[in-house]
Amino acid sequence: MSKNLSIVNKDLKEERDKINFNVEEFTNWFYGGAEKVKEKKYIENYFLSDKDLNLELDTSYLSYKDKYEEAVRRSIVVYKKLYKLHNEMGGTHEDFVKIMENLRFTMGAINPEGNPFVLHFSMFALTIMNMTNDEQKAEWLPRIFNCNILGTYAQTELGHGTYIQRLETTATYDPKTKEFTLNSPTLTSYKWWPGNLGHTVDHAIVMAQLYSQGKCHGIQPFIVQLRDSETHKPLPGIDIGDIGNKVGFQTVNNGFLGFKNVKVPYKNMLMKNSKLLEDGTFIKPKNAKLNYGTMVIIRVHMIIDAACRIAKATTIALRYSLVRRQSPINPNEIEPKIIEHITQQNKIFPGIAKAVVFKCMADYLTKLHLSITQEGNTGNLARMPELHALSCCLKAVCTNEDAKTVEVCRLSCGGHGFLRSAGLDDVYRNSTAAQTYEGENTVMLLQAARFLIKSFNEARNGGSLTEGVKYLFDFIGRNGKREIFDNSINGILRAIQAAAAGRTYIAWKHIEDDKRHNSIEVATNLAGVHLTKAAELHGYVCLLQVGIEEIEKIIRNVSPALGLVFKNILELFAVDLILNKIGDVIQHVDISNEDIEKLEKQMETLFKFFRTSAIGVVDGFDFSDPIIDSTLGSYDGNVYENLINAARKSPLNQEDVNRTFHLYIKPFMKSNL
Ligand SMILES: CCCCCCCCCCCCCCCCCCCCCC(=O)SCCNC(=O)CCNC(=O)[C@H](O)C(C)(C)COP(=O)(O)OP(=O)(O)OC[C@H]1O[C@@H](n2cnc3c(N)ncnc32)[C@H](O)[C@@H]1OP(=O)(O)O
Ligand SMILES: Cc1cc2nc3c(=O)[nH]c(=O)nc-3n(C[C@H](O)[C@H](O)[C@H](O)COP(=O)(O)OP(=O)(O)OC[C@H]3O[C@@H](n4cnc5c(N)ncnc54)[C@H](O)[C@@H]3O)c2cc1C
Repeated sequence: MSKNLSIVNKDLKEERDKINFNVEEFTNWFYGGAEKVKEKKYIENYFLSDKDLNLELDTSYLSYKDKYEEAVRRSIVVYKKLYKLHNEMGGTHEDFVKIMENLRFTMGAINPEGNPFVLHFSMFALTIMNMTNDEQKAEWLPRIFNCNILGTYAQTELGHGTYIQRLETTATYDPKTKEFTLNSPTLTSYKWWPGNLGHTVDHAIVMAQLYSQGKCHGIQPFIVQLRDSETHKPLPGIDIGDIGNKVGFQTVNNGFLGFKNVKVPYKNMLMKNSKLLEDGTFIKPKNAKLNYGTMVIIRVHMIIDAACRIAKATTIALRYSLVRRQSPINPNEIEPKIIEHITQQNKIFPGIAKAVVFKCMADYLTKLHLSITQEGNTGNLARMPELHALSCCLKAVCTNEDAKTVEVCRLSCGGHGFLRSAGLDDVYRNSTAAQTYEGENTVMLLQAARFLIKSFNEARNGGSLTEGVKYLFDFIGRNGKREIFDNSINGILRAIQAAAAGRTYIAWKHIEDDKRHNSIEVATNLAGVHLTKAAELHGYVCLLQVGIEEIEKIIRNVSPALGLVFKNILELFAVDLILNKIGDVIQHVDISNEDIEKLEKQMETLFKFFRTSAIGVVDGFDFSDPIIDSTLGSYDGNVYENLINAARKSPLNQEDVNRTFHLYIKPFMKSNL
C-alpha cells in the first residue's frame, strides 16, 4: 500500500496497535494471493505515479465539457502506458486481462466520474470475442486490441431498454447487394444510453431486428462504423450525439444514435450463434438467448464491483469513525471516538461483512460462469438458464445492498460525509447507476423468480433440482409445518431458506389462484411483488450458503487468528441478515421472541469482538490513498487537516472577494430595497 508518509493520527495508530491478526494475510486472500497483491501494487503505482495524469487537478470543479475532455486526455495517457506495460510483461492475452482487472480501481481514481473508453475495453471487445465466427475474429480482434477502432455496445433505445425483444432499429438484408440497411423508423427507436457513444468511439455493436426474405428474425448484433476514421465526422445517415447531464457517469459520454439507410456489409453481422446465409436464409441458434451473452458476463463482473465499492465506502466510514470524537457516552468521560456509539458500529460493521461475503460470491460466480461457458463451447447449453437466473438475482441483490450500504456510510460520516472531498458521492453514483444498467434490478429479480417458480413446480412434481434451489424440497417435505429455528450459522441459513421457499410458495399460489380467471401472464404480473421478494430472499440464501462454504475453506487455510476474524465476519453477515429479514422469517419459521432477543444480543457480542479487528480488515482491503481519494478515509486519519486543505482549493477561495459582490451584492445592500 502506498501509505501517506505524514504522521498517523494517534487515535488511529492506537487502533492499529491493537489488531491481533496479520493484515497482509487478509490482503493476500482478498486479491487472490501474495503474487497478485504485488502485481496490483505494481500496476497501481505504475499508472498513478505518472505526472502527465495531472491528478492534482480536482476535476469535480470543471464544466461538463472540460470534464469530458480531461477524462479523454487522462485515459489516453493510461492506455498508452497500458500497452507499454503489456509488452514489458510478455504480451499475452492473460497479461492484458490482468492489467485491465487491476486498472479497474486505478481508473476510478483517475477518472472519478467514469471512463470514456470503458465500453470499448469491456462490452465491445467481449461481444466480438464471444459472438463472432473465426473469420470475424481474425478481422476485428487485432483492430480492437490495437485500438485502431474504438467501439461501444448499442442496445438500449429511447423507447426500450428492458424489453429488448421489442427494439425497433431494423437491419434489412438484401441478397443482391449482400448488404444490410440500418434504419431507425421512429423517434423511440433511437439508441439512447450506450456509454462512450456520444463523441468518443467510431464503431458500435448495434442490436437490431434482422429482416430477411420478408421476415423478422429477432434482434441480432451487427458491427457498424459510425464515424469517419480520419475526420471522426458522423458517416452519412448517422445522427449521433451525447445525451447530456446525468446523476453520475458524467464523463462516460453516454450517447444517442439514429440510422437513416445506413449500409452495412454482410460480413458485419456477428455470426457465432445465429447465421444468415448469403442468399438470405436465416439459421436459428441453438438457444436464442445466446445473443444476450455479453450482458451475462458483465452481470457476473458486477458482483466484485459491488464488493469493492462497499469495501471502499466502509474504509472511509470506519477510519473516520476512529478519529472523530463526539458526544460523551458517560457524561464524566471525554468524548469518545464515534465508533464507540453502538449505533455507529451497526451502521458500518455489517457493511464490512458484506464486502467480504460478496467477494466470496464473486469468486464462486466467476468459476461457475467459466465452467458453464466451457460446457457451452462444447454445445451443452443445459445450465445456461441457471447461470442467467443466478447472475440476474445476484446482480440485483448485490447492487441494491451496495447502494444502501454506501449511503449508510455517507450518513455515518455526518455533515462531512456530504462533502465531495469525503469521496462517497462518486461511489454512491456508481452504485446507484449499477442498480439500473445491465438490467434494471426489479426486472432482474423477476427473471430470477421465473427460475424459482419453475423449480418449485419441478420440486412439487418430484423432479430434479439444481444444487442452489434444493432447499425447495425441504419446504415441500415439511408439508406446511414451519422450520424449527436453531441459533447456529446453519440454523440461520435454514431459516432464510425457509423464508425464501415460503415466499416462493406464496407467489406460486398467488399465480395458481389468479390463473383461474386470468392468463398466466396476468396472474404472474399480479404476483410480482411476491416474486421479487422471493427472488431477493433467494439471493440472500445464495450469498449465505456460498459465504459459509467459502469461509469454511478459508478458515482451514489461514492462520488461526485470521480464521477467527473470518468466523466473526460470517456470523456478522448472517445475524444482520436474519434480523433484517425477520418479518419474512417469522412467517415461515418457528422462531420465538426469545430467539430474536438472543440474536440481537449475539449481534452486540459480535460487534464487541469485531471492534478490534475492523480497522485491520479495512486496511486489508488495501486501497491506497490516491484510490480512496477521501479527506475522511486517508490512511493517516488526518481528517481535519485534509478537510481544510481541500476547502482551500475551492475555486472560490482563490480570491478574497468574488466579483459578484461588486456586481450584485453591494448594489443590492446599498439600495435600501
Ligand atoms: C481489448 C480487449 C479487452 C478484453 C478485456 C476483458 C476484461 C473484462 C473486464 C470487464 C469489466 C467490466 C466493466 C463493466 C463496465 C460496465 C459499464 C456500464 C455498461 C452498461 C451496459 C448496459 O446497460 S448494456 C444494456 C443492458 N440491457 C439489459 O440488461 C436489458 C435487460 N433485459 C434483458 O436482459 C432481457 O430483456 C430479459 C429481461 C432477460 C428478458 O428477455 P426476453 O424478453 O428475451 O425473455 P423472456 O422474458 O421472454 O423469457 C425469459 C426466458 O429467457 C431465458 N433467458 C433470458 N435471458 C437469458 C440468458 N441470458 N441466458 C439464458 N437464458 C435466458 C430465461 O431463462 C427465461 O426462460 P424460461 O422461459 O424458460 O423461463
Ligand atoms: C449509467 C447507465 C449506463 C448505461 N449504459 C448502457 C450501454 O452502454 N449500452 C446500452 O445499450 N444501454 C445502456 N444503459 C441502459 C440500461 O441498460 C437500461 O436503462 C436498463 O436496462 C433499464 O431499461 P429502461 O431504461 O428501459 O427501464 P424501464 O424498463 O423503462 O424501467 C422503468 C420502470 O419500469 C419497470 N419495468 C419495466 N419492465 C418491467 C417488467 N417487465 N416488470 C416489472 N417492471 C418493469 C422497471 O422496474 C422500472 O421501475 C445504461 C443505463 C445507465 C443508467
